[in-house]
Amino acid sequence: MTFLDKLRAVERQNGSLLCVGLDPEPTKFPALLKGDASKIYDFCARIVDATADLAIAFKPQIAYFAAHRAEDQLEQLMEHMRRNAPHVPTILDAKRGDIGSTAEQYAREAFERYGADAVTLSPFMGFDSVEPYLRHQGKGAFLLCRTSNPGGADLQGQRLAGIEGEPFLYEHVAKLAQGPWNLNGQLGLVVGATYPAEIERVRTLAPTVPLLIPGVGAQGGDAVATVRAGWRPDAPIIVNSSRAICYASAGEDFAEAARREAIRTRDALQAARP
Ligand SMILES: O=c1ccn([C@@H]2O[C@H](COP(=O)(O)O)[C@@H](O)[C@H]2O)c(=O)[nH]1
Repeated sequence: MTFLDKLRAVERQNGSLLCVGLDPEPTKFPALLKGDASKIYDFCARIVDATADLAIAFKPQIAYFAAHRAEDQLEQLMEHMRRNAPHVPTILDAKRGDIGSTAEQYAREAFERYGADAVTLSPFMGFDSVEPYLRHQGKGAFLLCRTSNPGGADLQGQRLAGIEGEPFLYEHVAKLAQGPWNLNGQLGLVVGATYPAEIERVRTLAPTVPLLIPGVGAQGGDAVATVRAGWRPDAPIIVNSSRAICYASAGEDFAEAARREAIRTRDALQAARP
């Protein structure tokens, strides 16, 4: 089953647009696990088990594992998700981008070592830095387009002189992902929930690709505006919340609290669908 097939099936099965982000930070763990980087897998697996019927995807952010030398726990977690939530696709948030030969290795890391269904990429180095990921049939690749951080505008909001219509850089990325770069329909785009007007613009330029939309929850993006701007019946949106779910409670009830917050966010997203 391809990433896209899996995404469409889970959207129906779980009735959800919510991506549960896994950003494990041991200093924020509840007392029994607090500060213990060897408990990253345990913490994340509890969140996964508590939300597997509520999520359209899981998105582990690789930096939170690598910073603690916990790549082995990320492998374990990916295996856990495949075994216990096989219907929920996994998006490895790695934001890779490098020359082709190195990109081949990064693609193997994401899809073979970790077994992710999709990965996030920076398109800054051009098509030859993206193409090695597209050789992995059925896997997804989300290109950073208009990111959720204020500094995203520094480059993504620059106009490209000499290109017809002088589009903003993020608009050009959207057109490339909808058109010439999307060789086998594997590409998607990352657009921040903090910029709903830009989500709408990206959706106009890229009407059929999946959008990964981080920024609701801790970053304050508006769930209703996000869904209204990005949702189309035939083009998936995947709206991510990480810290607001993972750290909904600082106590031993963190998994139950994560579930409650995931239900609240899922329902807000569902209610906003036209
Ligand atoms: O534009 C982007 C791209 C990726 N992210 C990632 O999403 C989560 C957001 O976490 P929250 O706790 O929900 O704010 C995090 O892993 C980022 O690396 C993003 O925020 N914006």
